[in-house]
Amino acid sequence: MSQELVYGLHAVQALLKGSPQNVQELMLLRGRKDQRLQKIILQAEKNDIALSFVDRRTLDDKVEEGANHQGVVALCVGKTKVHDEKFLLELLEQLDQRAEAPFLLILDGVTDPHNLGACLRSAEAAGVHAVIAPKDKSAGLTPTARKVACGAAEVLPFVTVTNLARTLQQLQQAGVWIFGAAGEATQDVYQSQLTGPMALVMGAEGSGLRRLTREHCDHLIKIPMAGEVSSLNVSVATGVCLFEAVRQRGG
Ligand SMILES: C[S@@+](CC[C@H](N)C(=O)[O-])C[C@H]1O[C@@H](n2cnc3c(N)ncnc32)[C@H](O)[C@@H]1O
Repeated sequence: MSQELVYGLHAVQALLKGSPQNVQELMLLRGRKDQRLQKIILQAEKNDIALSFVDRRTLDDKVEEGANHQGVVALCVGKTKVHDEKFLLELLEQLDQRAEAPFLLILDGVTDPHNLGACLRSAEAAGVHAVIAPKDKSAGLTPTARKVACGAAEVLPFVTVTNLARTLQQLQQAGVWIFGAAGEATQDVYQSQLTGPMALVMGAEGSGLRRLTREHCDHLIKIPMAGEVSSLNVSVATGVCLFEAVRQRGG
């Protein structure tokens, strides 16, 4: 089984809370006195996880260049929370049984792990049930994405699908309305009804929504822009749209 890294205080804390059994070892910065780090140590000791106290260089070497590990790196196995189409259909069934309207986020080819992480963080905070992305040409749950997600990647289901257009159709058949976010849309997000079963689709950093994805949307919505800049960063736009939906859905 391949080993994965999770680093950063929030991400590691969430990992120890959600799936401590998957953590093989925790590497901590020697001599660092930080309350949050102490909490992590206690949590790890409670779960009999091996701890090693190392110098900064050893931790820096474990993560991508320039990444801020905040003095903690977890080595894990078998913790990948990446789900498939079958999981999504089961999730829809469960929500139906609980009479809960699906609230989904779809990222149509977001490739920057920082953006994926930021979208996951906002989605989790907004109460989204799952985040969906195409398997190919999209950022995956890399250590960077997990770190930026601040723990959201450890708790929010992340579903990858081979054919996004087919998934959109399946969602529509299940009664989910598809709202694509696009700067050139005529419908304003604040005038849209986002209270029912819905999936918000966000486009890629450079190219926006793909043609086929766009064609499968029931509505295209825009965030009105007052200035000269033509678009928002995808994670910012995700936050704006999701929290408008949260507002309408009564929090
Ligand atoms: C950086 S933008 C992509 C810009 C790209 N040039 C385009 O043509 O869409 C990435 C994504 O964020 C969302 N987005 C950014 N600004 C938006 C706005 N003002 N209204 C709605 N969605 C927006 C869209 O989903 C867009 O595809």
